[in-house]
Amino acid sequence: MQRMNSEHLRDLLKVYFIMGSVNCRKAPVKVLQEAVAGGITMFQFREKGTGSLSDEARLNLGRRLQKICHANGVPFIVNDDIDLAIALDADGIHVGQEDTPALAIRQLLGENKIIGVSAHSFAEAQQAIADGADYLGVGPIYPTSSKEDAKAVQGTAMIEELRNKGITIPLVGIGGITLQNVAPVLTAGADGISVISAIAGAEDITTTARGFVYKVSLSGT
Ligand SMILES: Cc1ncc(COP(=O)(O)OP(=O)(O)O)c(N)n1
Ligand SMILES: Cc1nc(C(=O)O)sc1CCOP(=O)(O)O
Ligand SMILES: [Mg+2]
Repeated sequence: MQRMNSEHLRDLLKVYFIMGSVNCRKAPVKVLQEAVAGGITMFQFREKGTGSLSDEARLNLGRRLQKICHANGVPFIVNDDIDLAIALDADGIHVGQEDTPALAIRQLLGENKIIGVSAHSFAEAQQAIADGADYLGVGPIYPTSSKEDAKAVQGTAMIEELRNKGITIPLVGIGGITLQNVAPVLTAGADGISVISAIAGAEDITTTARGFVYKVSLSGT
């Protein structure tokens, strides 16, 4: 089995929607269906935080969301939980610096799964790449209320630093990204953006997702 081609992955990362049941104001299945209709390019199931589902309920919701992704050609990524990723045979997993190391995950999942790693410094980015990461998540770019333990806001400086120091692998910005502030993230060198609340909490989810697709297309990445 082969690792996913980086250029293909760059395309898939353009509008990367992340969501769990606690982020939704209506049924999660409906939220994802509407986001998919708007053209999201990748999805991460992040069932995390106060009131989140566990055990069978978590697995069942994951299954239902995965079905929607597969029916629409959208890769389905699991956040943090390697056992859930394996149980669902997800397309990949995203881990942070406090989660299972990417090296162990790569050894466990093999080459044909997507592994994303959060990086907050050049050293973390280098280590993630050495460990087999396919892409990096860099944030928080702007203030966010979707992650209780978010690090200090860094603006687009870390994305610029990583690119200036020669990091070329696919990279997304995350944290507080909206239709109004997305452009600088792309100008700084991100291939795409990761969004929870601006899409999951939108009045019109489909139109908002479509708006992100349009704004990312303007950047020419
Ligand atoms: C695309 C993407 N980037 C960063 C994160 C954050 O991961 P992590 O630091 O492990 O924090 P949690 O999401 O697990 O709270 C992400 N999930 N996705
Ligand atoms: C899951 C996550 N990770 C972050 C990081 O900085 O690594 S910020 C964040 C929350 C993103 O949600 P919203 O789009 O609602 O701000
Ligand atoms: Mg994590």
